[in-house]
Amino acid sequence: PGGERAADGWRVTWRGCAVMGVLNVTPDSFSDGGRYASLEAAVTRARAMRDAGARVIDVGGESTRPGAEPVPAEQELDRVRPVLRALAGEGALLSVDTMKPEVAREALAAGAHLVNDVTGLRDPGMVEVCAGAGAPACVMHMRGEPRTMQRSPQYRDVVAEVHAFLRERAAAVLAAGVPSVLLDPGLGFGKTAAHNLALLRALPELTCGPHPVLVGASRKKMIDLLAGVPNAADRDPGSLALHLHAARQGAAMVRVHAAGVHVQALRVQAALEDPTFTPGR
Ligand SMILES: Nc1nc2[nH]c(S[C@@H](C(=O)O)c3ccccc3)nc2c(=O)[nH]1
Repeated sequence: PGGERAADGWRVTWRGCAVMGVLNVTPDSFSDGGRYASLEAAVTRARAMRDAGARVIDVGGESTRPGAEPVPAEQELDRVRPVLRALAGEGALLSVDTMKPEVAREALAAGAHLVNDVTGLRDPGMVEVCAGAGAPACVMHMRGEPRTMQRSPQYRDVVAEVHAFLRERAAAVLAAGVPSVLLDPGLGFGKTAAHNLALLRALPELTCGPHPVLVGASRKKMIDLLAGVPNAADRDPGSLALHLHAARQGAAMVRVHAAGVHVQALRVQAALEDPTFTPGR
């Protein structure tokens, strides 16, 4: 953590861990469902997260929470494209959170800088789109599909299996011409809370590798299971605890709803961890 780190094409310079702000432009997203349905509200929200210090804004038009119903490509595109166009060139890096190659292609043309595909670029078409556009991709682990992934996830060794998947997918997409990748263990994507904890405790095994690691725990169900917080909108303190741990274990970026809270806490943590940091006065 800390100092300069090139991440393909765009240099993400950060002290410690960067923040990716979540912008769900979907009516059924689990913790901010429908609040940003209007374009103006979405753009206002994205600007607020950027001004709060978020490095990247992750724009998603299809909820991938457990049980979510699939959305047709055209409808997903109608949600994300106007927001990307409105935000292009406004300072924050933009990622598009989609599983569909056709949505990714149009989103990149509309101004997105990277693709966040929760399937780990499972569809070969997605690899072609990212390679063709020279766009970095986040390779995330998901077991199964959003609609059914939480039914009864089982692993022989969740850490070994998830890390092996991420290494293999990263090698494959890089070999296919994707300029670079972020790796993400995919907390909550076909994992029990115990699986999520094991993955968070084993983060150093992933962050010691050559690729930056993204972690997304924001407002997820595991926080309720760890601290008894039934309402997703109340889970930002628990999200922060998990993300500070991830940053301390070397995560390069965290995917969050409460951008300002995380930026402040991560800056303090980075200063604390950096013996060369000298406070202003
Ligand atoms: N790369 C990356 N992309 C992501 N997209 C989402 S969706 C999330 C939600 O906020 O709805 C969610 C909530 C609950 C379960 C699954 C997904 N989570 C991630 C993540 O952890 N990593």
